[in-house]
Amino acid sequence: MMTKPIIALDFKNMTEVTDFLAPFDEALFVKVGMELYLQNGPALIKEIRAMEHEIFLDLKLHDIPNTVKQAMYGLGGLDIQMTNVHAAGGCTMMTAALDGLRAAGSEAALIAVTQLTSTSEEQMQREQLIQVSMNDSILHYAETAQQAGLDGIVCSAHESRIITDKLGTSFLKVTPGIRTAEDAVGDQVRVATPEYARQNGSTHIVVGRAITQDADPVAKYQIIKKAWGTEC
Ligand SMILES: O=c1ccn([C@@H]2O[C@H](COP(=O)(O)O)[C@@H](O)[C@H]2O)c(=O)[nH]1
Repeated sequence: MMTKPIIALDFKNMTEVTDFLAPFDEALFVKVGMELYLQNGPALIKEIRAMEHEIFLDLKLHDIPNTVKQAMYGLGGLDIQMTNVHAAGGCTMMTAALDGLRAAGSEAALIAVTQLTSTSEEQMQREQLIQVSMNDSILHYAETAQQAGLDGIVCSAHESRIITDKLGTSFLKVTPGIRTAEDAVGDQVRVATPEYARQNGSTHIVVGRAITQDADPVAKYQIIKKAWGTEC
């Protein structure tokens, strides 16, 4: 069974969130990112969970291992189903993050951001001085994340196949940058349709503006859900 598309709630406050969620008559999987969490804090997580939606808390932690471990211990007290760190922090940092999360009693999936979907291969090589292909960079981060015991990675749908081939089907490939043919690409670079993401082995898709900025978000969600192939 395919997972539900994850809707990125990139809003400023709970009023905007409740206005957006009100027309949906089903439990959703939503993503709370920096914009929403840093302005509203843990109370917002409780409010969304009270509506029975699942939550991916996308804060992309990246710091020294002890700091990330203690921060994750704090996040582990929240009722969330998925959260993340940045793989560039390295294996020791990712292991520390996992230790902190589990020490708090959380069973949330922990995944690692590899290369942002707004980054091109040319930009990665020029700005980060990483002189390998995008696929190799992401595979390296994914292997490190798996060694650290994490559940999966964030990448684009274009890299999902090589990650599955090397690291197995159960390792999560959570893929933002999802657009239908009609949607504006905006600041994303490595974009893909929901159909392509499914065919190329993504385990989850993350969809923000294509749904939240649509004139009819519920109808657009249903279109994307069908294209992605969600059965539930
Ligand atoms: O590599 C990454 C990691 C995270 N994101 C987040 O996903 C959504 C995408 O929003 P769209 O409006 O569908 O572009 C957004 O919250 C990002 O912070 C990502 O895009 N790429």
